[in-house]
Amino acid sequence: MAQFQKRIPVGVIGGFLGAGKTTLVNHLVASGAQKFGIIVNEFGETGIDGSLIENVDTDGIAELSNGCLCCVGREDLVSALFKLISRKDKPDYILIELSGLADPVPVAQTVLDPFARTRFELDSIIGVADARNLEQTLRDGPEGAVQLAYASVIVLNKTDLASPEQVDEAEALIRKINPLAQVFRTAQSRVNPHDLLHLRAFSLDWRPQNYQHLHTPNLQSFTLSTEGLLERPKVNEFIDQYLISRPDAVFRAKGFLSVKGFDKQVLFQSVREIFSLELSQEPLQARSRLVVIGRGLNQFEYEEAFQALKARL
Ligand SMILES: Nc1nc2c(ncn2[C@@H]2O[C@H](COP(=O)(O)OP(=O)(O)OP(=O)(O)O)[C@@H](O)[C@H]2O)c(=O)[nH]1
Repeated sequence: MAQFQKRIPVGVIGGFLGAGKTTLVNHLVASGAQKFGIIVNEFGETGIDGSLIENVDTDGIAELSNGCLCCVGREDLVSALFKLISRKDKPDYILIELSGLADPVPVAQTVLDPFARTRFELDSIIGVADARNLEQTLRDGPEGAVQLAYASVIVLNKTDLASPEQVDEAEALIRKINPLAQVFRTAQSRVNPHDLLHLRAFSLDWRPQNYQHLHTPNLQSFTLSTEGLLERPKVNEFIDQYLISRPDAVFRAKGFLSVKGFDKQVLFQSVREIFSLELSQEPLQARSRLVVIGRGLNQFEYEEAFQALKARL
């Protein structure tokens, strides 16, 4: 009798820029709940997101950059899925972490297409929402809503950065968009893996209801890059003046900076006005690179200001 191969479950993680998707992936991997294969989709071209995934060897991560998976590269997605399961050390669950602007629906449909579904099973769409910024995100563009509307389960994250009222309001907004999904409130995306995995939330003939694929026009993403060491006080000023003081224009920035006085690159991350800096494992000699995502930005001005951070020799 013909023996069908076991299908590998796939969870698609969506959610707006900076909501906590990578933090969730790292949390799930650290939990050891499964042997995960990871596909990371980046809006920009930089390859920063792959380096933010911890504890998975590079063979177990596929990076698909340069645009949202919902719009480009669906063939790439199918190839990446097959590549991950062709490894000797096969994953038993695959997580697709979408870019913060991607629409999960076309990606979920790709996993359900006749070719992919011979080996993969769409397990769930996981939505990650930022309790502090959800209201603003929903006002800014259509991406935030579609990322939650079709989710099987929602992680309402960053509760530590929001007041209890803000968290309640965020949950009420989610309920309006998606009354059925179970919502888990978290800080640092710390949710019990059993609540997210093996939900088997989709049938093969799933069709989204009232679905429209939309993107905010004029969103920008560019990468600032330079060789050499950067002067710390100038970096501080740049963060202040060009990144965190423009929360309605700069939605997200992240990258690795070679700052004079440190022995490794510094990982910088910002989501609107909140930012963090930490020492990374990247060598100080590597190029500094920072991806900036927002709207109404003068890229040339940013490039000049970034070059001016360099320490004088
Ligand atoms: N205070 C706080 N910070 C958080 C929490 N979750 C994530 N962060 C931080 O928020 C920033 C963005 O988190 P990520 O997990 O990278 O968000 P993301 O959704 O993957 O971001 P994009 O892929 O750029 O859309 C990082 O600096 C995280 O350390 C949280 O619950 N509380």
